[in-house]
Amino acid sequence: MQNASGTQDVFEPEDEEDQFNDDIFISSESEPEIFEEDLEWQVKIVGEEIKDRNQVVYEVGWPGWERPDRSRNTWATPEQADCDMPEEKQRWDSKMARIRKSLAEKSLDVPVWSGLDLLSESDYLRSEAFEEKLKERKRKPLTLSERMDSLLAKREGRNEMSPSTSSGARRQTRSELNTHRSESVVSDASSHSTLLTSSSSVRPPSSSTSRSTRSEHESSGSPRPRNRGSTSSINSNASTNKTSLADVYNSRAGTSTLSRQAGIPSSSTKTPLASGSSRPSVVTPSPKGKERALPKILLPPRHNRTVPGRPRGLPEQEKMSERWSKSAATESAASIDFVNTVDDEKLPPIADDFQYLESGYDYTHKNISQLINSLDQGVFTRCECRRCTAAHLCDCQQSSEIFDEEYKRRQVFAYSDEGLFLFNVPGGTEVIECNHYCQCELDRCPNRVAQRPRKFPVTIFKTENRGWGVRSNKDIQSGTILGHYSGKLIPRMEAESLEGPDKMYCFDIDGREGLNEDDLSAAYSVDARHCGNWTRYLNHSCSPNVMVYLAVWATIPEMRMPNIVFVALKDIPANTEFAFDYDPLAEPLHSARDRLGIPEGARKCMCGADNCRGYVRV
Ligand SMILES: C[S@@+](CC[C@H](N)C(=O)[O-])C[C@H]1O[C@@H](n2cnc3c(N)ncnc32)[C@H](O)[C@@H]1O
Repeated sequence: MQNASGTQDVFEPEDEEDQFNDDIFISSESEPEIFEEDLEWQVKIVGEEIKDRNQVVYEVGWPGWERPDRSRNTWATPEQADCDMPEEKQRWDSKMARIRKSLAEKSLDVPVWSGLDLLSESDYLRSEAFEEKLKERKRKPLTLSERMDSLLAKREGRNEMSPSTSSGARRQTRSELNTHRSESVVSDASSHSTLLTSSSSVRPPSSSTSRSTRSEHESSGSPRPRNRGSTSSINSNASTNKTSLADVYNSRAGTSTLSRQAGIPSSSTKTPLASGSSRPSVVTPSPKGKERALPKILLPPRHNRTVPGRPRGLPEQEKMSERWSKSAATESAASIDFVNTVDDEKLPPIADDFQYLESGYDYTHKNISQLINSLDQGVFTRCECRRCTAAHLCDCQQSSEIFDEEYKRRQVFAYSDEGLFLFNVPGGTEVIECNHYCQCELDRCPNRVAQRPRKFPVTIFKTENRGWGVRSNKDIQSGTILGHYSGKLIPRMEAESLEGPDKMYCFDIDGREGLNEDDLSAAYSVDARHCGNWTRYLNHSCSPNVMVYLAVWATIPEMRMPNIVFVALKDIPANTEFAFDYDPLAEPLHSARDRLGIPEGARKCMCGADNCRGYVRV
């Protein structure tokens, strides 16, 4: 192990497991970090860690800079932070103090010690962690990190902590315990979404500064910092064992703290950055098993979360609405409600095991998970531009097939400055959006629009004659992205074999393969029978107000797995049903006589439009 003085410490392994621990914790000299000295850099403190002897180190984000492994953060001691980024340090410290104080005041389990000045106490939560860990140790054998601590303690000639530690020995063991960063730190999980919002400008650390802070931190005996995914209460909600691109990203991107902090509810489908704007998660200092769910503390009371003007329904509808809205909210999307003023059906018929998935795909189909798992991050185009406004200069969009009117091989933007779709995409052509690996940021990049969370609420309501449909109680502007058809990605061949009601919620992705029906081997469909979102209730209209286009960001175009995106084709007044044309290439039936002749595989269309074809292929 590299210690602060730069010498190599080697523990005498006592048994095989100690040998194993030593292997893990011997670290090599850090590579010097190279910064351009003359540039002004923006920095933001995005986290803090506690190292040996209760020393705090700050994790510092450098927007616009990253290492070859895509990690972006460095470490600064309080002294360095005071010198290099005093305002940022002050902002962070007071934010952390506020969080701690508010936690202490609100938690049912944490007694508020009257008279204790939390702001001047070095760390209320750290002392709490001590108590909890002490209890935990009585119950459980040592964890790997505790073993490490114990080795350190032994080497430094300190007493190892025992359950019967007296209060005299308590201070010492407390600082030891605090080296277990993942269990004793309050973190800023919202750092991703706010990375650039309040930064201070400083010069970059000199290469030597950053090298020394990093190796100093590494020498503290802690494993690599901020690997907190498993302790995040939001992440721990992961409810499925579906393979996710997020997992692929996270495992490959390796050190990206931001993506690992993303509050991804279902592990199945979301790109990490897309979900990064979800509610902040706070890492609890309590060991697992302690029923003190921090989101309960941090979320506003239930009644505050109710969207104003949201319709109230029957208890069954309320329950379902709550379940789906909660799931949508983890991706920062607005609520979903159910209403039936037509008959007695309380809810749309749905599979018992149905899982709500606001966006993306479930990639667990055996043929598909293999493909997804073998997807290397190196195959993604990643643009270097910060603003991505010049489509023909943005690497991501250069591969796009959307050209200007004269087809001068000059890419045009699919979206307006306001983030509205411009309807300049020929059918079947994919809009290639910037992706997780690009420099740009999800909520700012003008070429990352379909990935953003849905802002308007939707109501799933019973129609007179077309089953359930969808509308919103908000006016929707033409060009607004409404959502994606989410569900389980399945090979087209499999979708083709479905019949009757099983086929009803299957959506074929007809992108690049065009109309070549002969080669469906690399074509896919989205099966929303067992997982999906509100878009599964979008009905057909021969006079649609919604249109579908394809957009790629989570995979690469060659994989033929673009997202099916719904966009408002015109201004849609509040409470108007959303409907798209299921079969835009269908022959119109002109005469009343023709209307009686419904083609095979189609059914009578009930859209009620003046120009209704009379039938719809479903
Ligand atoms: C994807 S689902 C749409 C949601 C569906 N209404 C429900 O209640 O689940 C497609 C089905 O809705 C019905 N549908 C949609 N649009 C229709 C239309 N214009 N006329 C008649 N039936 C329609 C058909 O039964 C079709 O198979």
